[in-house]
Amino acid sequence: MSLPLTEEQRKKIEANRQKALARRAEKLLAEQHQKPAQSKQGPSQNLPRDPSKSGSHGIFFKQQNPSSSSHGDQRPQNPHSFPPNTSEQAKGMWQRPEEMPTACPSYRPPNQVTVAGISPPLANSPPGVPSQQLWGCELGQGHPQASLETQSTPFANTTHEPLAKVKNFQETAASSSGQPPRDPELEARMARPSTSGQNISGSVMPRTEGRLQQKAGTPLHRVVGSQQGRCIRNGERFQVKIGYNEALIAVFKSLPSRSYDPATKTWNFSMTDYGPLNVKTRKWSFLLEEYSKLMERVRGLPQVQLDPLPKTLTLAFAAQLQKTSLSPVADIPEADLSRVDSKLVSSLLPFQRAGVNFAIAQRGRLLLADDMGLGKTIQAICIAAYYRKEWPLLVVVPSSVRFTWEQAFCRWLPSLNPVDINVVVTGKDRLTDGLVNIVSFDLLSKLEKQLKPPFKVVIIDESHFLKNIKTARCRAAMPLLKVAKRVILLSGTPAMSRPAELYTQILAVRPTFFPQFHAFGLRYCGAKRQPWGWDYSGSSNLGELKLLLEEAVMLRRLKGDVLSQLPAKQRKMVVVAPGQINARTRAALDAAAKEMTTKDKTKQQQKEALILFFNRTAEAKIPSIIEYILDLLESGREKFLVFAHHKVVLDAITKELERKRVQHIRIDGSTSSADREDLCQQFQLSPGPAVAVLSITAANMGLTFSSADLVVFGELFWNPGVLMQAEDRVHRIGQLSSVSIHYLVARGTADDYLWPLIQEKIKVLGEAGLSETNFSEMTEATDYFSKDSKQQKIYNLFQKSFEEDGNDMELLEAAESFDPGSQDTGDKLDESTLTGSPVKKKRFEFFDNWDSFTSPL
Ligand SMILES: Nc1ncnc2c1ncn2[C@@H]1O[C@H](COP(=O)(O)OP(=O)(O)OP(=O)(O)O)[C@@H](O)[C@H]1O
Repeated sequence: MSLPLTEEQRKKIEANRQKALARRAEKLLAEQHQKPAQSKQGPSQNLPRDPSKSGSHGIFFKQQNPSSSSHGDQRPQNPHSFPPNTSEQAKGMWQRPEEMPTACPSYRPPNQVTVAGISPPLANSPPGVPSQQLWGCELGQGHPQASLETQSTPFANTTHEPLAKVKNFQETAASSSGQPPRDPELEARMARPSTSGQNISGSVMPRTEGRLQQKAGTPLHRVVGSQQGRCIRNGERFQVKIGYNEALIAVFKSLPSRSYDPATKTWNFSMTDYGPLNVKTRKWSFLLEEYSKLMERVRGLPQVQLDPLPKTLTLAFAAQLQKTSLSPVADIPEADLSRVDSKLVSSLLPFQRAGVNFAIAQRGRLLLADDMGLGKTIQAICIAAYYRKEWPLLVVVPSSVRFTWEQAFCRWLPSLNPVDINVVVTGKDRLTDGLVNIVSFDLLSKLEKQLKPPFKVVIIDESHFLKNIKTARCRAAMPLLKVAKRVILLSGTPAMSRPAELYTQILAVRPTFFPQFHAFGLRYCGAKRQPWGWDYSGSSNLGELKLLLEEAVMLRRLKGDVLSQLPAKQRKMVVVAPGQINARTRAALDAAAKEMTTKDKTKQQQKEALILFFNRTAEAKIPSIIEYILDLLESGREKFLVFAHHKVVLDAITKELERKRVQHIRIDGSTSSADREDLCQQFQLSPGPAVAVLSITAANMGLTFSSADLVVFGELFWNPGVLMQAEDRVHRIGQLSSVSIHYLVARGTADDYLWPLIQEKIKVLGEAGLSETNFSEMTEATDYFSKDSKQQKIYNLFQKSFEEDGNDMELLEAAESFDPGSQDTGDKLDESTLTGSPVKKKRFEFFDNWDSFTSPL
């Protein structure tokens, strides 16, 4: 351990360091004087000043390398460097006034609230107004190429200018400088079409005028030697990105909310009098309400060009921009929901109620992007019900959840007559038959012609399905959404990899924000011009995009944000499409149902019929299960478990996942103990999307899959204890999230009886304190089918068969030996199960593993 330095030693070291810095400064200065052509701004601006002339007040300069890209070459900074004196300033170096005391890089002004992790409010802002809108302003060093950027580059209301024109402009700009722009971002910015026509070099120029100049080849916007900068929304402030300009600094300093942040720019001021300085972000930032004032003042500086914020932003934040006092932004008002069914309103969790308030404050146009399982459905139904006078309502959903939506409407809106709900099942159905019309994305594109007169209220579930503007579903939906009065988009994953995916959803909610994708791409997708065209796959100004979305488009809460309001497990019954049961399977199911209810059948015969019914149910559900899994994957569900019971179902699922090259593991009765653990670990550690395909009877115990928080039951099983154990593979120690459980239930199958049976059993166990009691509460209605006398008979048989002691075994054995004399539906999923075409006979085992059920691992 070394001894601490004495005061004298420290002083000596500091003095030596200052000398070294001074020598370095001189050297650099000399070097830069030898290369004057490299910088139009004057190379000496880049240098630390001579410390011998500094006095005790520190200013540190850290400049971009004049020949670097627009992002600049970040030279190492020295917080103990000093500002230049006045004579140096005249040479291009500049000096902080004497009120600037010694630099303190680690200083962070007290009581500053960093909003969205970006900029702090001002030192002179009154305390206690954390929600006020502030703007950040970034002051950059002059970039030699920046002075070539003679065109202002606002974004809103952009009309995409032809590339040829852009090219001409670039050529003009480049040739006038004697060197071509090398920075791709700079190139992109130069190529940006002018929108508002506002030129911050001292005049406001109509865009037509700008174009004329361009045609004439002499850009009028251009002020030789001027600096060009731009405004960027960041945090609750806006930033100004621009090179150094003394007059501009004076303007900045005249605004009470300014702060300078040297991390991204060049100067590091001493901070006693520079309270708002944020050493981390190195940005000048201002209050939103100072924006107009700043822009106005900057217009009077001929040597400064400053791109304004895009018009979209000034519109979105109009209220804050026009504010004259530093009053906090008003809270979202509580909506009057007296017109909505009280059952629904009283069921809303507090955060869901806040979501509805937000939606109504946004006049019914929003992207509700809550995490999966947070109850977007109930919120969407409530919002839509608030605008019930404007119905008929259109609900566009992935086809696998059409009937789940129908159930949800029945559950939450008792005032809605179920006959008024129209689920569109085929291309021949009418889209406008109901008061509530539920249609899949794919059918919507087929029924496009029926969309007139347009719906005024539209819900789009899993709205990221519209992310690709070129798809038929998107082309069908966009015109509809543009004219709808209320647009409620729902998605837990609005963008999965890049901001470009958000464009159509933003356009749907706010058609005026970015009518042209190019403007959006330039601003937020880091658009780069490539030899083959524009590349919009990147990202840029994400902080600003986030704020814009939060202000005017999107509401997103993560599970972690509202965990205290959520149950540990959220169960959902998903009614899968009965339309997918082919005629042959339907006939087999009906025959089995008939057997069960025929009077002259023995008990054993009835039981066999029941088993057959159960097995046929598995066969019938395969396409729906697979469709649901694929929809989940398309929706961005990264990791989840799928439980099934019959081997044929497990086979079909794994086969499809293989075909789609989705990473997955499978554990069934044939999996050895050693492999089970390995596979489990493989799934747990897998970084990307992965599906665990598991047998209900073979994998319901002893395994931990806590890296997932979603469990799908493709099939039901009569023993709720087994189901709950299976659920707990995910809901266990190590699980930090609320767990979602989806039970896929097919109408007209054994599920009609198994589902109520399971709930009945759980209720009984719950009442005896042996199980949770809220199983039924958190799932949709159990009476989703009306029991006629025949159905009641079957239900009774199910109840009896599955409740008598020892019957489990008997049922399983019977099923084990069952040979339907049918095809392996898993093998023929695409050709036969979906289309009903004839297939070859093949024996198959319905139960994946008998041994593991009788002696689970
Ligand atoms: N306030 C509530 N009261 C009772 N049940 C609720 C409530 N909110 C949500 N649920 C139930 O929680 C489950 C999940 O809700 P929902 O399917 O709407 O979530 P989601 O956000 O749409 O999820 P995903 O993104 O996975 O589709 C459903 O079974 C739903 O009925």
